[in-house]
Amino acid sequence: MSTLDSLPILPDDLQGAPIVLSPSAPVSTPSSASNPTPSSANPTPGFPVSPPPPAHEPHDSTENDPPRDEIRRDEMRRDTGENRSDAPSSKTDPRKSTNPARAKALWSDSPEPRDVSAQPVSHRKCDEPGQSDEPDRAADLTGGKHLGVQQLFGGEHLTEDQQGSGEAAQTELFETNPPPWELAVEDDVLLASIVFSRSPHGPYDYRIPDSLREELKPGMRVGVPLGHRKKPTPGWCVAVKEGKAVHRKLRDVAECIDESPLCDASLVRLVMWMSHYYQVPAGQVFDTLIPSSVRTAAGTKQTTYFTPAKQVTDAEIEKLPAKQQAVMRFLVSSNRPMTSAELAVAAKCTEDPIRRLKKKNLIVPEVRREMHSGIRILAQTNDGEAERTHELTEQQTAALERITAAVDSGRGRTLLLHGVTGSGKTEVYIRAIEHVVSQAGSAIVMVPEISLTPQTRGRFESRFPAVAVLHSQMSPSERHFQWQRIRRGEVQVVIGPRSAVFAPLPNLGLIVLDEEHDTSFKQDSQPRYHARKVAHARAMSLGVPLLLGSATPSMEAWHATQSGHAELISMPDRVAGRPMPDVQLVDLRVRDDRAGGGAISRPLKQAVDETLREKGQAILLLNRRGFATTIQCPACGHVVACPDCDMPLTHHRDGGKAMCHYCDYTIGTPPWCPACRFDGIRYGGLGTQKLEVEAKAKFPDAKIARMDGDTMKRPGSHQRVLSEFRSGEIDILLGTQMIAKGLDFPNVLLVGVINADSALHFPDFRAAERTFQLVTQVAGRTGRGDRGGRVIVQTFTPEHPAIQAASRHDYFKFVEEEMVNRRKFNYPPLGSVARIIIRGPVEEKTEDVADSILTRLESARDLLKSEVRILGPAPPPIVRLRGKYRFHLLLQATESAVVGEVIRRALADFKTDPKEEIEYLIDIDPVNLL
Ligand SMILES: Nc1ncnc2c1ncn2[C@@H]1O[C@H](COP(=O)(O)OP(=O)(O)OP(=O)(O)O)[C@@H](O)[C@H]1O
Ligand SMILES: [Zn+2]
Repeated sequence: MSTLDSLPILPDDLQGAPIVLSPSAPVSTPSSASNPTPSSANPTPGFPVSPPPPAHEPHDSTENDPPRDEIRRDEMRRDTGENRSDAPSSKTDPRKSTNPARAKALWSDSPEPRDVSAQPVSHRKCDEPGQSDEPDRAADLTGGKHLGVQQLFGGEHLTEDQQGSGEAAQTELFETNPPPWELAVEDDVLLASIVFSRSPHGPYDYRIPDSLREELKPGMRVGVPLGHRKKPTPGWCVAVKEGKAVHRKLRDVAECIDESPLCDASLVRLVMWMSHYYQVPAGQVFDTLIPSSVRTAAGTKQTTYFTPAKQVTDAEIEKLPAKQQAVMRFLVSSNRPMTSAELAVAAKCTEDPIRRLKKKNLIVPEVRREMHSGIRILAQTNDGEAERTHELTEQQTAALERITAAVDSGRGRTLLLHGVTGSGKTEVYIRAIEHVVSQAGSAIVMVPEISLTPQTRGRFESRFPAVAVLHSQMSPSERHFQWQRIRRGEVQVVIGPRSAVFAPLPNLGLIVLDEEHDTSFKQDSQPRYHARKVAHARAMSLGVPLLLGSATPSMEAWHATQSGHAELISMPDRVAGRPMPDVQLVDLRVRDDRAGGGAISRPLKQAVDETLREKGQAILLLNRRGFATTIQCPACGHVVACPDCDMPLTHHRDGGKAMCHYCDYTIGTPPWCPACRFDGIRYGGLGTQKLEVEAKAKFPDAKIARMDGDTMKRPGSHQRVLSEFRSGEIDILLGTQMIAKGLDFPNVLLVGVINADSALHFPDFRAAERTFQLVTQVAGRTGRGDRGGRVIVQTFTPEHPAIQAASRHDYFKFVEEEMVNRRKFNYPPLGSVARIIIRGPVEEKTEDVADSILTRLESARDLLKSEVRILGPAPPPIVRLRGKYRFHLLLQATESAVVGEVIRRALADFKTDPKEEIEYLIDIDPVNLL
């Protein structure tokens, strides 16, 4: 494999480095072929290859440039003009295999070098602490030869020996021998490299006609001819470059779809990095980055405005019929473009005279796209909490100083704010952002969608005049409207879930990821990106700090602080000298405590009673929605399961439904056993609905509300329940993990965890971490006022280290022990994992495909001489999902670059038979292993 991949992961290789898809690459033409050729097509042997010119893409790096002495231009590849090809034909040079000393993974989560070999990139180091500087590494940075990368990055240069060695893996995409009539010699053409969200994905090169020279920029959508399609196909321009010595006839870009780029240069770079790292076509990444509401210009309409034609004279106007004259005079005197309706009103006429003037070319129409005036922005109210500025505690002050120093340093670096629950992290974020804003900068704050509560919004909205809150319940026009505001630079702070990482803020000065351990930051559909990783890439590329915050940092973030790739800032104490709440473990194996078979143990019942007597409030956590989690026949043992997923159905009391929580398959709950007709079918397992019934029976005088995926479907339901809880109308709030995060209610005197083991026995190496986080987080919801608070944790395994550590609020003990486990198996953050899921309708065929993927992975690994452990293929815990059989493979190595490379190498040209409907998905750094 390429030595490039043995570099320490280089988040900075994005930093300030314009990606220039090499401008003078041999260019392919999608012209007549139905399979167009990629920009990076294997050049026809013998064609001269010129070294790439310097980066020329306009780039706004000046504002964010680190101090001069921190910039170290890694002249790698650029001036040596050496090979940065990843032509499929390339062979691996074993001498270039991984150098483990160098290859020390940063934290598994930090962005790694895009296939730098594939791109002429000017490198700037970001001087993250601990990052080794290896100035003369450039010397041995010869060819990264990555199959598949050419699909992502255009126009690479091949060295002569590569040009000769033609294994041409993707033959059908390459026109190695263009027909002679396609040969044309053109010099000095301007080319656009275009990618597509649908197959074929490109990139392909197109000529930019003179008429579009000024207009067309990277980050814009264009329409281009593709294959034999009649209409222009929309694609994204990823680079504009000068083509010299072009040897093929190119087709022209037909049109620009956007008036101005939807992505600036740095976002285009981010797209290319994501495309490479997550192994997803760049066109699809663009579609993720730019919401569909923006692409379709939701909430806008086209309006035609008229202006007088330049050459009209008074004499001409005088000769016109009276009505037309009136219109003309009005338009001339108004001195601004007007719509036909406005003109008709002003000139007191119908629209007919206006049409006539247009026909005579005396007035000129201009079509503009405008927002509808009446876009409904959800009321920006909070839940009744009055937010005030606090005088910072010592720990907050110290934390803030370090963050503002990082902002002022103008360097890309990662900070982890580890502050216990209730230590006042939000106040620190706000102050840090105030600092950024005072320098005309802006910030992104990402929070798990669920903690995008009115409270969080309120805190930011009361402190900044221009906040954009992004959430999943926005209408398309609202989303589009906010996006435009953000892009115009009218917004200081963007708050939102993971997709907020793409917010097109012009002067981004800080990215905050609150509750950085939260799994919702990983997208579980293509592209399967993690917001932490993408935020890191974006921050490093812009030279701005990334601030991670959590009371229970992920193992990845923690490891980064230990290995010197992130700076640790600690706030070990709660504000106002409040103590951490006492945690009492209730051993559910002790029969006496279980009291009558319900979910609420005797000690918990007592504690709730006391709390209610003291007029305090309680939170009860049960991490399963529904009523009963299994429906089983006691006579024959039959379990009612989803026909498409082979998972047991959950019984929901409302409506008497049995539902699959994996695919939403729903039937009426059968009154008798579908297998043996026995009519005493039993509901087993416990869900939040059942808990609610039990709680209502046990605490008849209390007002109880349930918060889970089922009750929170309607927009605004969150806000309603939370404001009722704040005002004291609700005494007991019970629900799933939704209630475990971020809430800050001083009157919560008790938190009860119904079953702390629920996540513990998942077949997932992160099970203990999840359990620790969940218990610690929910425990942190109490003791946030002057009246203190306590926690009762029910568990069948009170001795489990994760539960023990959580009960003592002992994060350090937990990480220490957990890190030992991870190290034993080389699991993240000590190693890197990728997962490949293969799914299809026929089990054997799916398994066959999985086996052939394994074979390819193994030979890629052997070829690259890399140390990657490959596990599987095996059926994952969910064997069948939505009617598809599933198999998965896990790849493990110390460095993520190596894992990525093996997959890229193995699967670049892998195609499954479309008739068999078998798909495979690549999940880099998977979070979900089900
Ligand atoms: N310096 C301060 N003095 C007094 N109160 C403060 C101070 N800073 C923050 N607070 C208050 O402390 C409470 C907890 O703060 P915040 O919600 O930011 O904690 P947190 O660290 O984010 O906790 P969690 O991780 O549990 O969400 C809030 O009510 C906040 O208004
Ligand atoms: Zn199902």
